[in-house]
Amino acid sequence: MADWTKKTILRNNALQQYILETSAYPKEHEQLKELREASAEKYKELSVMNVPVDEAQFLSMFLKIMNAKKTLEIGVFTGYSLLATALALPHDAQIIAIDPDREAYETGAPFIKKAGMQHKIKFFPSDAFLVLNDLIKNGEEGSFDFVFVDAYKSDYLNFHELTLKLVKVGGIVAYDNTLWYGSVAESEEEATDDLIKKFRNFVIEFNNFIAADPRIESSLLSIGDGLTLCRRLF
Ligand SMILES: C[S@@+](CC[C@H](N)C(=O)[O-])C[C@H]1O[C@@H](n2cnc3c(N)ncnc32)[C@H](O)[C@@H]1O
Repeated sequence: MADWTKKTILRNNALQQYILETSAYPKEHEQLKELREASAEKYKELSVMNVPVDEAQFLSMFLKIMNAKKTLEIGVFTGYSLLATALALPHDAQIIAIDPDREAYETGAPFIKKAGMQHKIKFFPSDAFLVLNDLIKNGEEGSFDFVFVDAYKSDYLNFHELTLKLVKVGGIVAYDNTLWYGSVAESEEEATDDLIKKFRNFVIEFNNFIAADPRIESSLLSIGDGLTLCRRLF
């Protein structure tokens, strides 16, 4: 029974499935669906690393509303969020996408090409710290409209210092998985899965830092596994 005293929206998996089936899947771009299916076939349960379809659709609409033209993505995997971004941006947009895992990128690349989006993307098969520092050295500070961070959670705090330099004042840096499977609101003992345990404390530390960072305003959205939007203030 619905309980209005609990101010949380997603009470169970059936509700998530309802969102996907009723709202997200019917409007999923053909090549996004193909990329998602190819990722699942090759990577099995690891394909959960792709952002969920409803989150990608939110990001797509958000990028259009903010008229983003120049973006950066840290952590590409097979490129679901990357293709969703490319489809949302105008023809002359520029996306810098970074991930040392070239094989995963190449799994999704045929669908990016089939969707006619590859001209917008510059892919760096590298550790993002190297590329971000190079971008800063090469005068790209304050030039990005939007940055999407979806790499190892232990690196988020260090990425934050660099992404805040690269995004323009008024621009957005979005961090994925900031609810870390709900473990941020549970005790350490409740986290039994190794992967969840490994990054839980880093995500908690990151969330606390963001909440107190005077350089940004932020909003932690309960979509997907949690998405924190940070708007650079100065
Ligand atoms: C959750 S997946 C990204 C999923 C992708 N955004 C999507 O929605 O399809 C995380 C990726 O981060 C990459 N990664 C980890 N550390 C990184 C780093 N220092 N620089 C760039 N990418 C990194 C991993 O190789 C992995 O492919």
